[in-house]
Amino acid sequence: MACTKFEYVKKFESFQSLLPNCYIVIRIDGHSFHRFTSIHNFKKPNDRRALDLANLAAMKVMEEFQDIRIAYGQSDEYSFVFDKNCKIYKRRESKLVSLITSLFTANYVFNWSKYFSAVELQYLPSFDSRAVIYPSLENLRDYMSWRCADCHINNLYNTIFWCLVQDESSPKTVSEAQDILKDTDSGMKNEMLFSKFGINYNNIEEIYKKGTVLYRKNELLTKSDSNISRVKSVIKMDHVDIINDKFWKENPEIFKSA
Ligand SMILES: Nc1nc2c(ncn2[C@@H]2O[C@H](COP(=O)(O)OP(=O)(O)OP(=O)(O)O)[C@@H](O)[C@H]2O)c(=O)[nH]1
Ligand SMILES: [Mg+2]
Repeated sequence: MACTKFEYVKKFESFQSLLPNCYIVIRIDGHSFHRFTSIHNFKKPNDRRALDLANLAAMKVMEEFQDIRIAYGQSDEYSFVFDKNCKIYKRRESKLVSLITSLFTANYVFNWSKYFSAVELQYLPSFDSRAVIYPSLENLRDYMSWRCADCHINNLYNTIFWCLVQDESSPKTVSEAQDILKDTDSGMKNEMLFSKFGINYNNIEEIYKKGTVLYRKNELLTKSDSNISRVKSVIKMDHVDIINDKFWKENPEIFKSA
């Protein structure tokens, strides 16, 4: 490109590189999803179609960015974790944050009708996002445990809250339900769910209680007509407790390439 007298303006551009040797987490979050979910009549407390749609959008992001080793999603948020040694786009924060967010959002809209076939989009959803870096695996795991605990706490609360509000024999107003739940711990909420509504919280689907984890796993592929085999990295989807050691012990290769 020819040099022009205008080109000096490029020197005003600045960019921040995310610290080397640290895990990069990019967390996206639905913008004003309280409104978006209400206008599109999402089921309460959880709309399975919405979770499946977000999981598909996240899967597409992971397929595009090989450096993302694990992702975790719940409610209207998704966290994508890049390998600590990744050099992608020189670790430029704005490049990574904007690319992940736009790719996720585009896939969310593109695939909307697959899950919400009878629901016309009234307006386009948008997502904000941020990048956070964690220097150790322990910090990263604590971050993911934090998001997973948030999923569990909110899901338990929302489950009993909407039972109280939608109770056919004695429906409570929103503020009455909030009042009833104000000083309850999780044991009391479990008990109330069981005794008043016959719901055993343990039997609620794992996706609602634990959220969704997408991670890379190395699989040994053997051709049926020969004994040649090779290791291939595939993306797995699960709804397991990532707070426990078990998941991490069973999947030591998450931060190792195939
Ligand atoms: N009914 C229903 N609502 C949901 C579901 N998933 C997410 N939401 C809504 O999305 C909100 C997500 O919480 P936040 O991200 O804190 O709230 P927000 O309205 O998106 O606000 P900002 O993120 O600050 O823009 C929840 O409070 C719910 O209102 C769902 O499956 N069903
Ligand atoms: Mg939100």
